Amino acid sequence: MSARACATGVAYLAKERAAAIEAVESASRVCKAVFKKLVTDETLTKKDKSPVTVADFSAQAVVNSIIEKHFPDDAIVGEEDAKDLRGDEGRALREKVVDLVNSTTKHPMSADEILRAIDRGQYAGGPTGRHWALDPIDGTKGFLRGEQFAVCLALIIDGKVRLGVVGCPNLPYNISKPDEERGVLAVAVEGQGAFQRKLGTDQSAETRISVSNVMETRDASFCESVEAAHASHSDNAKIAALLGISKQPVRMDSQCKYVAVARGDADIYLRLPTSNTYVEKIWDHAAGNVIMQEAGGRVSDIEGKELDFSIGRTLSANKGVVAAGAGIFDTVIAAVKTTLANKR
Ligand SMILES: Nc1ncnc2c1ncn2[C@@H]1O[C@H](COP(=O)(O)OS(=O)(=O)O)[C@@H](OP(=O)(O)O)[C@H]1O
Ligand SMILES: [Mg+2]
Ligand SMILES: [Mg+2]
Ligand SMILES: [Mg+2]
Repeated sequence: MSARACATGVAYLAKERAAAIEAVESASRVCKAVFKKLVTDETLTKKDKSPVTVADFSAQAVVNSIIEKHFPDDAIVGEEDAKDLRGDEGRALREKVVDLVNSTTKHPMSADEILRAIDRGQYAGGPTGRHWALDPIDGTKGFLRGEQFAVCLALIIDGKVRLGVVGCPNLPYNISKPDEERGVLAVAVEGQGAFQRKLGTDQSAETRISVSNVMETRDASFCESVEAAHASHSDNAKIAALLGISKQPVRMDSQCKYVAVARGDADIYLRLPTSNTYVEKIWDHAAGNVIMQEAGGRVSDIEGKELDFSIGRTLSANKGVVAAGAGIFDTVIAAVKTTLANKR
């Protein structure tokens, strides 16, 4: 039992953990249904983003309504808002979202209920109390390509991430068997370790995950964003060279990268900023952060500072992200600092 178990013997955040998994499972089903129905060769060649827009809104509605059902007083910081679904202009999109949500849930929701559920995600965040952080689809571009994306939900209490769940519908359960079953759910509660199970299974199927025990960075592999606009591939390459890394980077969209490093598929996650102006959002990192830490890893910004989830909707006190196993983390941060100092 965890050190933070309460007097009744129920593990710390057990009810929240179960609710978050229910929400991420449901939203993952919504995303898969959208992909099947709406992503076609034509939408791909036209670079039509409308399928992922429908999936984003539908997944946020589903997650927020499940959180509200279990914890009616909890606030939510969600990436999306329902502005584009309102009025005559929003009618076509609204109808698609209502159809989608109701085709995948047992309890049909009206259009108004769906819009209200989406807009429960407008909370400003901050240092006290409890709020959830939701990215209904992280890695929207990966979703459209049929590659990696993730449904990411975290619970922040008094400014720190205490619980994280990441659903990865397209991630192989076993990375050494990429042609076998796909669909992973990763979960961690502060103090209780990190676990994975196949999406669609229950807690009895969970196995503990941990970061690799690589001790020499020259033996390591790193992962980074697919989109060069989201992380500087050239800075990442310089850091890798300094660390003696010869393996090609594993490029992958979304917080699946945190899951990959947390279970030892890769050893380092590098997200070097591409501009001085972009501010990372809490929903892009909260769930992955606690999963990495509970898997025995460390996460910081490019200066080695912990990510500060207590400020609001953004990580405005941090620049970039670096994550790695505890055994090599300090060496990686030193290489990041040297590389950035050489640029000045
Ligand atoms: N300029 C810039 N710098 C850093 N990050 C940015 C930037 N622009 C967008 N974003 C956010 O990146 C989220 C996608 O995550 P990844 O970068 O891991 O995925 S990807 O490989 O690039 O697709 C993506 O999340 P989603 O919108 O949920 O897909 C964005 O919030
Ligand atoms: Mg995102
Ligand atoms: Mg998103
Ligand atoms: Mg987005």
